[in-house]
Amino acid sequence: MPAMVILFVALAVLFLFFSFSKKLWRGVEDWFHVYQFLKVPQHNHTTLQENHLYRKVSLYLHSLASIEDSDFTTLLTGKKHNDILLCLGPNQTIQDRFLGATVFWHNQTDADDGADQNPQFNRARAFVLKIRKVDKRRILRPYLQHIHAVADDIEQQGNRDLRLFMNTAAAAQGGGRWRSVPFTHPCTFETLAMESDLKNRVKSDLESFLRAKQYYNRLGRVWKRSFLLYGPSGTGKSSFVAAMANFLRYDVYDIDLSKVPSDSDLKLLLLQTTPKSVVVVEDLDRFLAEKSTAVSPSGMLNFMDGVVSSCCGEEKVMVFTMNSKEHVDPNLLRPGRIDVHIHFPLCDFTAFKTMANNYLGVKEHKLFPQVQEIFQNGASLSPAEIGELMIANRNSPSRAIKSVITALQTDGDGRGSGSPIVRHTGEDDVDEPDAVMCGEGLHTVKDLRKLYGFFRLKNTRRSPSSNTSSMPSPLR
Ligand SMILES: Nc1ncnc2c1ncn2[C@@H]1O[C@H](COP(=O)(O)OP(=O)(O)OP(=O)(O)O)[C@@H](O)[C@H]1O
Ligand SMILES: [Mg+2]
Repeated sequence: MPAMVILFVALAVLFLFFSFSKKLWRGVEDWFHVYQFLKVPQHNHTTLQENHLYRKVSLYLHSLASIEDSDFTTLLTGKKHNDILLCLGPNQTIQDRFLGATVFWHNQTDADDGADQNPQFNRARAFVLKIRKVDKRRILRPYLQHIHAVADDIEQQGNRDLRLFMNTAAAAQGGGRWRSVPFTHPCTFETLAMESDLKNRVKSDLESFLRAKQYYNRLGRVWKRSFLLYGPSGTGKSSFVAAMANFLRYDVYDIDLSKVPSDSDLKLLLLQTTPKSVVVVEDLDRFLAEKSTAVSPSGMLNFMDGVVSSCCGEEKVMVFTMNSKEHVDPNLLRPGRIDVHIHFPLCDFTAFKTMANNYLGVKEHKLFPQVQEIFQNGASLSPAEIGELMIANRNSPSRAIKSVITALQTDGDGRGSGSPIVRHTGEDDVDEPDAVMCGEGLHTVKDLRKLYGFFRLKNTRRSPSSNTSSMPSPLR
């Protein structure tokens, strides 16, 4: 027994000795300045733009097996249920080997290097490469090319996890302008109930845009494509944005205009987006009508033209959503500023059938002719409303379809034909949002009234005119 203890202590001493001498040796090397340090900041401090090399280095480092050996590694859940992602912790160092040389990358965060006078960058992030001077001349150039190639590969394989960025009001206090979370929205063009011809046209529009870099350059135009998605609430505009991002494998930058303090801040937000991203501004008509943003109309025009981000020469998709474009300055929507207008209508019979197939697994049903007739008489509901009823009654397709029929007869009368919505004034219908949350129990007409009282309240609050316009063709 004592022999075991002695052995254990001896091993521990040996281990401590080795790790100490390794650190001591590194310290001696540092003392003699045999290393050189190269910094890759997240932002270019002069132009304030995102430094694309930072993103590539980040992708590359997170693909290295040696990330497991870092002293402090962050574990995050991945895209799939049992995926675990390893992330280099803040202010941690990772080792890499290339052409026989060993290099070190330090993940510098919350650094205040004193050189930055701009408070926004006092908390700047950077990767710092530590490389022996003797190795630098030999390997630096091919090593950086290798990093580029690996990062491009990861991006092209679509293995990269997408992220959803949201602007923060904290930039003024020294924080970053964007905060991000993993983007896991499951919506695809396939799951959306829309005309399949329209979906195909949008897909091929996006694909041909992606191939057109030289063409845009030759014309001297910013390589961007802008979409306007407009239509009543609950018709799938936000879901469509998610489907676009999933189709393109692009990150999403969602701009909340109420948190943008000035025109120049809006410019900086755009500058600090990465290429291959979808930049989204939701409910633009509401912000313009209520004047609930500090951004001026000319600031908005400049932003939409993407002038400030033109120098990066990389593709960008911009999407604006609105309930109605009726009261919006036509100048804002002129060709070139908005390239594609897509109308999102209330449900028709074809969309209803797609939803019945997706939500209930029903392609044909004896109640379909009755549903078709009601739609033909001008009744309609939004896909969101119909979707909720189908989810609530998903165990019984017949009950689900009957619920839709009842809702169309009692609540959807004339909505498809353009009559304005009449708001419920019943006492039990508006103040009970819980009724919406408890969707599983929605089988009775009374439940439905509560549900639609809530929906109508939301609709009328947000867009009094959303159902009154006769809409032009969907994609122009
Ligand atoms: N065309 C559709 N096909 C399938 N599901 C849909 C469709 N439209 C809406 N939904 C469902 O309805 C819900 C609300 O949709 P979404 O948020 O995309 O609507 P929206 O048009 O952005 O509404 P708002 O104007 O209120 O923001 C989502 O859960 C979505 O799955
Ligand atoms: Mg939306």
